[in-house]
Amino acid sequence: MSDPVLKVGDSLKDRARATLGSRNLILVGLMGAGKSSVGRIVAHQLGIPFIDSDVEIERVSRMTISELFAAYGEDEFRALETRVMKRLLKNGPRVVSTGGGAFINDRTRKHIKKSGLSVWLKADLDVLWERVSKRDTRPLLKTENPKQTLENLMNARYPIYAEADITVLSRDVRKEVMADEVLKAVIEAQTESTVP
Ligand SMILES: Nc1ncnc2c1ncn2[C@@H]1O[C@H](COP(=O)(O)OP(=O)(O)OP(=O)(O)O)[C@@H](O)[C@H]1O
Ligand SMILES: O=C(O)C1=C[C@@H](O)[C@@H](O)[C@H](O)C1
Ligand SMILES: [Mg+2]
Repeated sequence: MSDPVLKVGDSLKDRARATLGSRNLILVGLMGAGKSSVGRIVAHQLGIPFIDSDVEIERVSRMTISELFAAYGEDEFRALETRVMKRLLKNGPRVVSTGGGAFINDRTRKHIKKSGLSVWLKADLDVLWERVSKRDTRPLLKTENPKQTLENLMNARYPIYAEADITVLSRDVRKEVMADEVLKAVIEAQTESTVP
């Protein structure tokens, strides 16, 4: 068989790694979908660097995301996010877990699409709510009815997340199971695109 990605006997991670080549794998989706926790495991499995854009933004600004929103507002945050993402995506392969709004921004989305394979971790409202309601570090959810806000964000954003190359259903299974599903989906996406 000529395609190294499809060699029988290679492990899941070897095949996914071969599929990725020098491209980045970028995880997108709403707050609580598991981008940071699943992305870290996927990167470990693939043996490539992991970067979380929220963490990188906090590192370069020496402020928390909440402080950035409070001091400069969402528009400035998005501009900084675009600059940071553009830099992070320059060198591949990497697994990059994004902040929930990164893929929604037109400029950031263009950089993501150009630099690799995007994976939408899609979750339903109850799964997301169960996870995000445990912490109050997300400025967009500091509203009177945060669950309703989350639902509004789902309605507005899901058509845009759907532009990702791959969609994986995020649900209440172990993070390692989710990571394996991401690897499988990467291989399947490649297989689909090579089948005439
Ligand atoms: N498969 C899972 N099963 C159980 N808990 C999970 C799972 N995936 C993530 N979590 C938990 O849900 C919370 C949110 O996950 P995580 O921070 O990875 O989401 P995120 O998509 O990066 O969110 P944000 O956009 O806010 O950064 C964390 O407490 C994490 O431990
Ligand atoms: O969904 C969003 O717009 C956000 C998600 C978080 O990851 C942070 O990037 C920030 O709180 C904004
Ligand atoms: Mg995260």
